[in-house]
Amino acid sequence: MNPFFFRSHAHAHSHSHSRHHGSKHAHHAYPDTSDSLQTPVPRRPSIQIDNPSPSKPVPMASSLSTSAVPTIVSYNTPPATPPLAKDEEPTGIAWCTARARIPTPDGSEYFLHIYENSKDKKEHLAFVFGDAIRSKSLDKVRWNETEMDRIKRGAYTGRLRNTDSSSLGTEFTTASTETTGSTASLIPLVRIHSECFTGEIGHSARCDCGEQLDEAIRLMKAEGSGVVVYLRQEGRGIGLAEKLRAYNLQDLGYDTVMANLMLDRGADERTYDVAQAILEDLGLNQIRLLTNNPDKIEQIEKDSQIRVVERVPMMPKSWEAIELGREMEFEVKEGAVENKVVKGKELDRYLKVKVERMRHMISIPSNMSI
Ligand SMILES: Nc1nc2c(ncn2[C@@H]2O[C@H](COP(=O)(O)OP(=O)(O)OP(=O)(O)O)[C@@H](O)[C@H]2O)c(=O)[nH]1
Repeated sequence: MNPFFFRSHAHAHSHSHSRHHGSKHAHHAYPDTSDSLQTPVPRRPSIQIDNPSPSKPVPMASSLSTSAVPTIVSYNTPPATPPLAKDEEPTGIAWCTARARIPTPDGSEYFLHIYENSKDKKEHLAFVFGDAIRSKSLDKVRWNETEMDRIKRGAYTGRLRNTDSSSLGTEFTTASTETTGSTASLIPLVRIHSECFTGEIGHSARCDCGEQLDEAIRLMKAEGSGVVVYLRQEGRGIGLAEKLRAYNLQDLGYDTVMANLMLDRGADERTYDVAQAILEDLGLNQIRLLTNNPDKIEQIEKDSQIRVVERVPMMPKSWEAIELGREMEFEVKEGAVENKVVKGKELDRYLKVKVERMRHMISIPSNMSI
């Protein structure tokens, strides 16, 4: 355990501004004096970074005796690439603008990353499990930035801890490193998941989107590594309003493909260039992709270094149960947020159309009647 205290301090630069990517530029001017602190004053007197890497030496609070609140001499996220020059624009299709730790009820945690991109106005996301996977664009040192700027956007290693002055110099419990387990050398599991408000939030039994998201997260927690790229492509890219219109057509008997076409939309309007850029930014050139959709594999590999070395199928839980003759035992927890599973005739019809008309690579249970 390495408690790592610091007080925000001036770099060699004569002034400071924080830089935001994309079309938004926010410049915060701080006093132009090398003696004054150039970062906003934190509400608490100190911030601790628990560094999970024992190989990385960090100063102990007790060894920093020159002032009551020690000043760090170097930041503990070494830049992988040269700093951005003044007014340099981010390059590439997608870049990460913020990252933060999200603890989950079972005690595990992941880092949520937000991406901006040059293709659309949406904020796409990446759920990153394990400490080994880092965003290059987030970690890149920016022009004249301060350590507090880096802390605020999440460009640190280890864990942040709020401390009060009475605890300075004492030992802290090291943040959990359970999720950085022995499987770190495995080719990471990746799920490229398209937003589905109805299936993930709305308890819908028309699709298995919520079940798939939960299952992907469960597998990544178990492996201690992995990434869910969460794309804001509601309704296979047609948006929620159009998807609801499609549902009305489905209630008249049209299937999920036909309903889209009747709205003058494509059966699937998604592209995966932003997902490609996010995976590249996270340094993932070889992945094990959780999907049944061949289109995702083809598009993610197209014109890119990324290789899907393994497809990990996502068998709907209810179909798995039917296949095993355990349908009667299959329990759907009412209103369960975690481990939600879906079943029913509407789901069966939806999945069957994906197999028959959208090339999805799952077997329809031989003993199933639709
Ligand atoms: N238009 C339309 N979209 C739907 C319908 N049901 C679900 N969706 C959307 O379909 C998308 C499902 O995305 P994913 O689960 O990532 O992908 P997939 O194509 O099913 O492929 P997998 O990786 O095998 O799950 C989400 O954007 C949902 O909002 C529907 O009936 N009509």
